[in-house]
Amino acid sequence: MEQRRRESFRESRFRVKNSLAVRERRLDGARRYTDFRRKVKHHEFLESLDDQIPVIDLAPLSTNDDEAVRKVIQDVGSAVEEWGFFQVLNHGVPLELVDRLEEEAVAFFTLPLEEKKKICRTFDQPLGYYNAELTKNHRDWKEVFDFLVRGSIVLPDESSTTHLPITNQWPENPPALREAAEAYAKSTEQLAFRILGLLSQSLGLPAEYFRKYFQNHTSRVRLNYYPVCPIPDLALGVSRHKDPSAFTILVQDEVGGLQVRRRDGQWIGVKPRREAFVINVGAVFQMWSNDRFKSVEHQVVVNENRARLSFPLFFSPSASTDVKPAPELLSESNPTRYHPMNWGFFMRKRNDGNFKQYGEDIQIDHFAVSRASPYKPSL
Ligand SMILES: O=C(O)CCC(=O)C(=O)O
Ligand SMILES: [Fe+2]
Repeated sequence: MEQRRRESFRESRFRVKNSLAVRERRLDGARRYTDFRRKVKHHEFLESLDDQIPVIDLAPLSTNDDEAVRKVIQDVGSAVEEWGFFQVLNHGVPLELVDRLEEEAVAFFTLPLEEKKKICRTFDQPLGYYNAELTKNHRDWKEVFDFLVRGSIVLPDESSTTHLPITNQWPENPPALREAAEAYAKSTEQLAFRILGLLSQSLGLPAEYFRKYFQNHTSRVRLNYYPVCPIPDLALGVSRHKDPSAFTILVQDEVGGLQVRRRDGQWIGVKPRREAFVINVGAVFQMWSNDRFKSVEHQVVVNENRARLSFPLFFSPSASTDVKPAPELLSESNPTRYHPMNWGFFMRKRNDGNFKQYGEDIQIDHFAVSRASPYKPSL
């Protein structure tokens, strides 16, 4: 009962605030959105919803049932090999933390634009608010707020001669956003370490194998807000992309919009489940696993009726990590497919690329052994 009351409160607050923001957004959006290629409609998203994407119950991990734990590890491995994506239940992150952060996120994103822009990200300060992100050179129909799980990190350049220290910036309004966001990050960080163990074990490696790379991890939480879109068949919330993290853990509200590219090229909708987290493997695990785990393309569909929220945590190693396939997984018949890639440098290039036109973003493909001409960085 209490739960239902909270939900309807959240819903109505969301709707009222939304309708106020919609007029401003429509005008602003129509003026600045110039990418007029056909996109996916929300009803097409709903039709693409599919229960094939595995949903894995993590409850057995809190028992002594070795058989059931082995089954979880096996299911995780098969899900990643087949889809690159899966959802988890009984993940240990209290739903109240998600509810609280959603309330604060709605309160923040429905503030006037000038207010939000007070903590707008810049070249030197790439954390905070942003509303003009490009994914693969296409403008996304979204607003974001980014913060680091560990508060601040330093990004090196390719030869570690210049260092860019970056730190979280928090808005004055709403005053409780910071506390809600940090509590959420702390709890999802614990889940991330458990998932890290499961992914390692599903590759046949010890649970602790990759842990040393996360001592000073550079993970970032993103609050994604997808405003109501007056022309949803002309826009995407996020254009098709692969995540550059080790893996991403994401919670979403009940609106839905995330689509995953199946092996046969079809876009499949991920069913929103309030009580679940969506996990997907990113570029770093693809390299560590020597392509056994692939980072899979995904995109976000928007709609004209309801704004949507999602909160991904991009779980990423320490800046000093040289990412390369785990030697234990290599053999004569499975030689390494990648040259080592320094993670801090990769992040720095991605960050710089967000502000300057370098053309193509840095990708792990640039480090592929099979590449005819090796990657030449140009900072
Ligand atoms: O909103 C979503 O469901 C996915 C967002 C996403 O893919 C991203 O932020 O990288
Ligand atoms: Fe993504």
